[in-house]
Amino acid sequence: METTAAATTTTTTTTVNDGLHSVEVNPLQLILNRAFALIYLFAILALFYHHTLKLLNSTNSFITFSISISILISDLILAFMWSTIQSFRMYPLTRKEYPEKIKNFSNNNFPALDIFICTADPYKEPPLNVVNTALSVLAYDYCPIENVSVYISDDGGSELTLFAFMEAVKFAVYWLPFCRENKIVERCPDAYFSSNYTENSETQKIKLMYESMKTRIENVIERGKVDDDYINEEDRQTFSIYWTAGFTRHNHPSVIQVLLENGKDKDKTGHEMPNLIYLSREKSKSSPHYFKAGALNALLRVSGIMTNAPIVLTLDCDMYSNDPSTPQRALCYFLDQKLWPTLAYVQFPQRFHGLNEADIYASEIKGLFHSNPVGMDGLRGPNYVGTGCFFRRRAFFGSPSSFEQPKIPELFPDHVVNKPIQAQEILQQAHYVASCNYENESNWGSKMGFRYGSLVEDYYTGYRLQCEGWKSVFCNPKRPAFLGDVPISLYDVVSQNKRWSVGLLEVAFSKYSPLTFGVRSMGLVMARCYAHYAFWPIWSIPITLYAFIPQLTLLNGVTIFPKVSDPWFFLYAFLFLGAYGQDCLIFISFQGTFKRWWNDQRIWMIRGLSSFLFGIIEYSTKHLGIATQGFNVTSKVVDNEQGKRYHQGIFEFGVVSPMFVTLATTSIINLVAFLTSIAQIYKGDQNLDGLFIQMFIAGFVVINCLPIYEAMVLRGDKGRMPTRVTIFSTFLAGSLYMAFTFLLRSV
Ligand SMILES: O=c1ccn([C@@H]2O[C@H](COP(=O)(O)OP(=O)(O)O[C@H]3O[C@H](CO)[C@@H](O)[C@H](O)[C@H]3O)[C@@H](O)[C@H]2O)c(=O)[nH]1
Ligand SMILES: [Mn+2]
Repeated sequence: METTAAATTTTTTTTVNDGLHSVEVNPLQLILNRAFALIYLFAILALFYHHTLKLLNSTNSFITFSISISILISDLILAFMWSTIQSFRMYPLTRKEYPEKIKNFSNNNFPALDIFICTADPYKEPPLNVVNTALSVLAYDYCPIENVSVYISDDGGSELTLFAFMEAVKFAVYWLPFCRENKIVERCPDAYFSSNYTENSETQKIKLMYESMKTRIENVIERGKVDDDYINEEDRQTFSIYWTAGFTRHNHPSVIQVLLENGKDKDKTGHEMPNLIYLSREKSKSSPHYFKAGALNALLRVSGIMTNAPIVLTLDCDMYSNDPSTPQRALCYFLDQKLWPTLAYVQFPQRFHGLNEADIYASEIKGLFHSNPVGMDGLRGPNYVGTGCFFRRRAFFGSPSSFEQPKIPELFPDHVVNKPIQAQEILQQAHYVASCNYENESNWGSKMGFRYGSLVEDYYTGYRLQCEGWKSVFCNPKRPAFLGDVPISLYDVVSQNKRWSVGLLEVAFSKYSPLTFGVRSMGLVMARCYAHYAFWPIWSIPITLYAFIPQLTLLNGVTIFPKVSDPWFFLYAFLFLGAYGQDCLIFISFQGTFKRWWNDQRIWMIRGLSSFLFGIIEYSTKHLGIATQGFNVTSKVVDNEQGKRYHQGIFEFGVVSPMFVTLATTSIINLVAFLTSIAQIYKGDQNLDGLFIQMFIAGFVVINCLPIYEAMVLRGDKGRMPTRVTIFSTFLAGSLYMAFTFLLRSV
């Protein structure tokens, strides 16, 4: 939230630890944030005073009383969410690191690094992309490169993915020296070949190799199996050992395949290569597998047996490295002796490639990935966002001061592995710790490793670590360290957010709720940052009520807010403009544009009416034991036509979903209410004075819903709103109106 003018005049900078990193605080910004929070707080208090007056003085009928109470509840929730957001604004700070100094500092001998890449479904997460991610980190600039080990976790248990990696290894032998010798910055092959690189005979040659790898992988995916003509005898045997008759993705023994072993495998120029290991942990119908958290714990253990590096990087399969010097940046913090004892992780922001110009789905999620972490960094540090995060292995074994012992000594975080990774005992033990049995009745997921119990294992794990006393650092270099995919259809976006909502509520209403356990463990301010996310989904309550009540009353000519001529009107105006204005300013100060901010606030409204709302419903049914929700992996496949529409900035509906019904119904009610009230005022049946606020809200929603009207009536492409949704929503809107009018009139 740094305004450049203020930054140059009032920024205070402190450099720490031999100049490896520095922090910057802007005192003026702190004062302004706090002053504004105070003023806004008084305005909120005044609002509730007004609510109380109104409730006391009203000549109550049941329905008008219900309306007042609904608005009061909405405002209470909005006020609660506002108060939690303030925690992010109390002590923001920005950091800078100086990775170029690290070489001297560590004698060019960096600590070992284990990199985890998770994938779960070869059809939603194309193996070619997973391979690209892996190649981008295999090619890290790390000294010595032998200290790097890359582990692929395949929850899909797919031979297609393993095949893709066998191909990747053959290409890596050329790709790694190519990047090193030409000092390539773009080390994800796909990104490199789509950039405007210099064409010469060498790049042409390497591109041909890439293309041939790509074709082979894609052909195999298309056929759905690895045919004999694609592999040699040795690889065929590997496949037939594991993929036997009873093998399914939900039921199979662990698969561990060492694809590259340093000390043994060399690249084309004779240089050492990093380790590369494929892992598909054991799955059994009788044991829960805890989705990604389970996968990461299996990775922690298998890597513990094989290499046991003190630093661990977790990556989603779509998050490729965009800068080969990224580990050095993380080391700027890990090598700081002052930070080391309590530093659990260094989080890089999630950033994305291929966004359309206006970022119609607000996929950047600026609050979550950029501005809020800066706020948390001034406290105990940012939350963990699942990918692009370097951990200290020790953080997974109890608090900084109390060590949680794993069952076998080989898994102790300080255990030194002194056997080659393909040694018989090592492989045997690796299979053992990747099995379902190993986890049963252990502390993994409760006191150790990534934590189970929430569909947002990232948020929950970071939270629990910070409750234990661990700290974290937010590292946000100018050149994005990692770039990931974004969902390009609205259905994927809202479904992803719905999964998050369920996961967040699982934390909000658990015994570890930030409001109780969190406040006790990490203090009020920090706990409120976490509470803000935990309670994200309850935003749907005020959003939904404000999307219907002012409009339904407006249609009946009933005034529920102060008239324009009433002094209380200014309070409403201030609250609205203050909240939206500050949000917009912060968004823009984090390299945002007004257009993107507009879409950001629109998506907030859309989420409120779909993901958050249905997230609450799903959470409740799950909690009551009526239904179970799993981790529905977000698709990373791009359909050509969809991709085209996305780049033109056109919303993609296309599927029949209840989440679109609420959206469509909202858009219809608001449009009708807005137009009807204009007509009535024009005819002189109503006056603007009393209905202005309600008309303003309806009008505001209508502008936000423009893409929805377009999708309902104007478009003919596949991404339009399905006719069934439109018809059903029209019917629903009509019924709502009639029911509401009946209630209002019957008193
Ligand atoms: O059973 C599973 C399910 C998922 N994954 C992996 O988890 C990652 C994230 O899944 P994705 O479908 O991309 O979820 P998103 O909602 O896009 O991911 C965000 O939210 C997740 C929590 O819901 C975090 O784990 C992610 O890091 C964060 O980027 C992917 O690499 C998957 O392969 C598994 O390994 N096993
Ligand atoms: Mn993802």
